[in-house]
Amino acid sequence: MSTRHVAYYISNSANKQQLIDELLSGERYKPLSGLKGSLFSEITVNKFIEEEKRHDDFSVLTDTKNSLEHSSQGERKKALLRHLINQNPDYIIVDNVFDSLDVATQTNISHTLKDLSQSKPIIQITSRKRDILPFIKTIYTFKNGEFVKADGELKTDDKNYFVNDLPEPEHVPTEVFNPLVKFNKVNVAYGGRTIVKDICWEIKPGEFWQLVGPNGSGKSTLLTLISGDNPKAYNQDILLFGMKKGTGETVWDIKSNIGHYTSEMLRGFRRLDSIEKMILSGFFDSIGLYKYPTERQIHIAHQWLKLIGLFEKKDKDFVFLSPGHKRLVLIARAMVKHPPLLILDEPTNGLDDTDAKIFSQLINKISEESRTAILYVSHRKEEHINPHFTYQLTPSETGSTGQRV
Ligand SMILES: Nc1ncnc2c1ncn2[C@@H]1O[C@H](COP(=O)(O)OP(=O)(O)OP(=O)(O)O)[C@@H](O)[C@H]1O
Repeated sequence: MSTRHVAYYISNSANKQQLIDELLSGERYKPLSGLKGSLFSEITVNKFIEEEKRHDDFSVLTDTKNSLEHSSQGERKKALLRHLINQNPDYIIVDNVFDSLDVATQTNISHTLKDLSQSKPIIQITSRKRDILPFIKTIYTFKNGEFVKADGELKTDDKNYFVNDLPEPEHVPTEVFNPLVKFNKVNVAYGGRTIVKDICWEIKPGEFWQLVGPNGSGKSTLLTLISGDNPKAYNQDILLFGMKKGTGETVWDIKSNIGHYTSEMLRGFRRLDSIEKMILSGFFDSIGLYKYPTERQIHIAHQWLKLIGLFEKKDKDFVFLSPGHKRLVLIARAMVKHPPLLILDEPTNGLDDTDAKIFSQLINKISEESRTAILYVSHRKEEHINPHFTYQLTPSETGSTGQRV
C-alpha cells in the first residue's frame, strides 16, 4: 500500500489548483482513477465558511460546537479532517497540512493520517520539505514543466536576497512611546468561557517578539486587543501608544501606529491595483489610493520596490503576483511609514521553502535596521527568523496564562 502514497513538493509558482483538479479527476496519478477523493485544504475550509455565511449550512462544527467562521485556524482544520474521514472517501489529498497547527495538533494529525494510510492512499501537496509525511516515500517535484520523481535531497535557493539598505521613514518620529504596549492583568471571556487570564506584558520600541501558544490559546485574541478591533479591550488595563484603552482614542489613533500583515489579508485585496499603488496606500492606511502621494512618498515607495526586487514590475496588478511576492509587497506597504509596531500573524503560512527564507530575511532586516518593534505570531519556529523574546500562552481550564520564556 505504501507505494500508493505520494507527495508533490511544489513551489508557490506552480499551478496548485490545476494539480488538485488533475488528482481529483484521476488524470495525474493512475492508481486514483475511478476512485472518490476528498481534499483536506484551506480551500475546502473556505468553501465551508462560505456555505455557513450564504446558506446557514453548519455541517462542519468544531470540538466546542462552534461554527468554522468563529473558530481558530487550528480548530477549523481539526473539524474539517474529522468531517472528511466521516465521509469515507477512497483517498485523501492533503494540502499544506501543517500550516496553522500547533505542535500537539500536528502530531495528532500526523498519527491520524498514518492510521488512514493503512487503508487509503494519502496524496500530499506541500511546499515545505519539513512537512513531508514520514510514511510517504515517493516524492514528485516540478522541473522543466513536468512532474518528475525526486531522487536524493530536495534543494532550495540559498542566496541573500536583500542587498539595499532599508528605506528611511518619511518623517523622523517626534514622540516615541515607551512602552508601546502594556497589558496589566488583562482578561478576555467569550460567552462565560475565559480565553486569556491575567495577562501582563510589555512591548518596548524596537523589540522583536514572537507570540506562541497552542491552537485556541488566544494569540489572535491578544492581537485584536492591540490592533483595536476587539470590543473586549474596553474596561481593561491596556496602554497602547501612550493612550489608556477606553479613554476616547479611536481605532484610527491606534491603527496609525501599527503596520499589520496576516496571511488572511491576501484574500482581502481583490480589486485591480498596481503594485506601486498598493505600497503607496500604506501611507494612508487605506486599501485603494484615494489621495495624491507626495514626491517624497513616491520616492520612498520606489526604494521599497527596489529593495524587494519588484521595481521593474511596479505597474503590474498586485492580484496577479505570486504568493511570495504579494507578501513582500504587503510588508513594504505595512512598513512605508516605519510604524512603531509591525504585527505579523502567521506570516509564512502557505509559503514555499525559498519564499519563506526570503521573507524571513526581510523581517530580520526590518528588526535590525529600523526602530519598529515586531510582534510575530506563529506556532512553528521558522528557522530563519530571529526574534529577541518569546511570550508564551499556556492554556488551562480557567483561561490561558502568559509568560515571557
Ligand atoms: N468572537 C468569538 N466568539 C466566540 N469565541 C471566540 C471568538 N473569537 C475567538 N473565540 C474563541 O477564543 C479562543 C481563542 O481564539 P484565538 O483565535 O485567539 O486563538 P489562537 O491562539 O489565535 O488560535 P490559532 O492558533 O488556532 O489561530 C478559541 O477557542 C476561539 O474559538
